[in-house]
Amino acid sequence: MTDTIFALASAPGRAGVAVMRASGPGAGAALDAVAGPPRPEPRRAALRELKRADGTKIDLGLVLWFPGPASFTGEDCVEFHVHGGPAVVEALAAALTAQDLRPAEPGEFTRRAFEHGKLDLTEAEGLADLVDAETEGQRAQALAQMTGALKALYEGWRERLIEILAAIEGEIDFPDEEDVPKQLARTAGPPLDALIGELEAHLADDRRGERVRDGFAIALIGAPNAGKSSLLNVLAKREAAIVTEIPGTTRDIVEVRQVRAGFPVMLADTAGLREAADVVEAEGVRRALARAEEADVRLALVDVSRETPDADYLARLRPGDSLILNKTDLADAPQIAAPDGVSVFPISAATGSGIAALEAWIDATVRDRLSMRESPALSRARHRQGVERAVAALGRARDQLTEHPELAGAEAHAALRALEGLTGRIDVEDVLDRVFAQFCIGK
Ligand SMILES: Nc1nc2c(c(=O)[nH]1)N(C=O)[C@@H](CNc1ccc(C(=O)N[C@@H](CCC(=O)O)C(=O)O)cc1)CN2
Ligand SMILES: Nc1nc2c(ncn2[C@@H]2O[C@H](COP(=O)(O)OP(=O)(O)OP(=O)(O)O)[C@@H](O)[C@H]2O)c(=O)[nH]1
Ligand SMILES: [Mg+2]
Repeated sequence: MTDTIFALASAPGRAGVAVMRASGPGAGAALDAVAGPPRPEPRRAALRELKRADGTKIDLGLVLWFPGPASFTGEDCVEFHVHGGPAVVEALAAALTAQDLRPAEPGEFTRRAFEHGKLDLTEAEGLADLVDAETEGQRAQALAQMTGALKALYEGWRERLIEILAAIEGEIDFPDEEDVPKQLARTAGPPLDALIGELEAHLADDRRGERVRDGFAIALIGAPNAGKSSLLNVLAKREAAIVTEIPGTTRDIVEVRQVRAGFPVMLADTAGLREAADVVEAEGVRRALARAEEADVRLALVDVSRETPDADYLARLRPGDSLILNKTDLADAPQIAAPDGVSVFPISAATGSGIAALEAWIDATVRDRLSMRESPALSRARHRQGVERAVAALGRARDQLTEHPELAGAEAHAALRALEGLTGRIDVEDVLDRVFAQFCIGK
């Protein structure tokens, strides 16, 4: 027996209209009880008086009837579109509870859609990401994933791997009189190599999809007093960090989250790098270096009225980073031969000179690194782990292919299981629990 569940699909709180959904075998009877027979035409809105069991009125609302399996969950579903006052929603919830429906757990509607084959696991994750999407880039990536972009990729690999497995097992079970190794090297070798290459290319994507979800990290680093906090405030368009003329003002990392080129960006201001005067500053410097290390891009600031970066300093910048010559209102920017791939920007955080060019570069960097490509990006650590496990097993299968075809077959099976775990084809209960628990209630 499956429970019939209900939940508010719209956001809680006061609203013009609230949408209550129910799904399960008792959904139709609950609709009859609250909105009175006859049921509306499937998938058509009907205006109805909604009533409690004792006949007292709750609201005048729109109701919809989605008989399974042609519904979002695959089960019988109903929707009540009511006036969005908390008392209306509360009264409707009580009326549904009185019909033996129970409140849904987070993600339970989508989990049911998954169990009924309406979505695979990557599509369900895309749906969760779409509900959470706050920027245009996140929305586009989530929509692609929800409509099957990753599923198609992973299912395509799965099918090719099954063919490879058939070739390996066919050779083991029915060896052509001679030369099994030679046969296998010819039939299974090239497709296996091609598959491994594609999985490796999918992994070597600079963590693009994960960054679209979590944010692109930029770290401001440099000597004390270089003007890092001043620049942060200019970029944030607010006084996010304390600025003083005292070197060593910033100690903790000050983070500002913003949207650039349609993607989430995390700007981090850090403590000035120097031999620290006390334990607090030392910890600040340690955190600054750690953040610089893990950031996607470093903006290294120099006060041109006080210092000229030496070769050692420049050598620590990586391609894609930028060197920012600040305080050009006080002194001319020196000519500097920056390392390959490092962009140089003379600016003044005080007057705003050079800031527009710097911002255009930051936006272009974010766009270049995160924009959608033709092939879909893996968007979660779960995908990365699954593909890594598959590619490792395929590599071992390749190594054993001609000498020990049985072992190669076992490894290819392991890779198949890893791919099937990605789409949720083989179900790993704790993975499902984890994925669906991240949904909001009503999804
Ligand atoms: N009112 C309302 N708006 C909504 C939803 C909803 O459930 N209710 N959605 C909920 O997330 C999204 C739309 N997604 C949906 C996906 C599938 C089906 C559905 O009924 N699918 C059936 C029939 C398909 C068809 O007739 O073409 C099926 O897949 O069999 C409905 C909504 C966004 N807007
Ligand atoms: N003239 C001038 N002064 C600036 C400029 N940028 C920053 N300053 C000044 O330089 C001093 C230090 O600026 P901060 O932004 O606090 O420097 P910081 O790099 O964050 O310093 P720490 O937090 O100590 O590492 C302040 O007095 C700022 O007003 C600039 O472009 N021109
Ligand atoms: Mg500072």
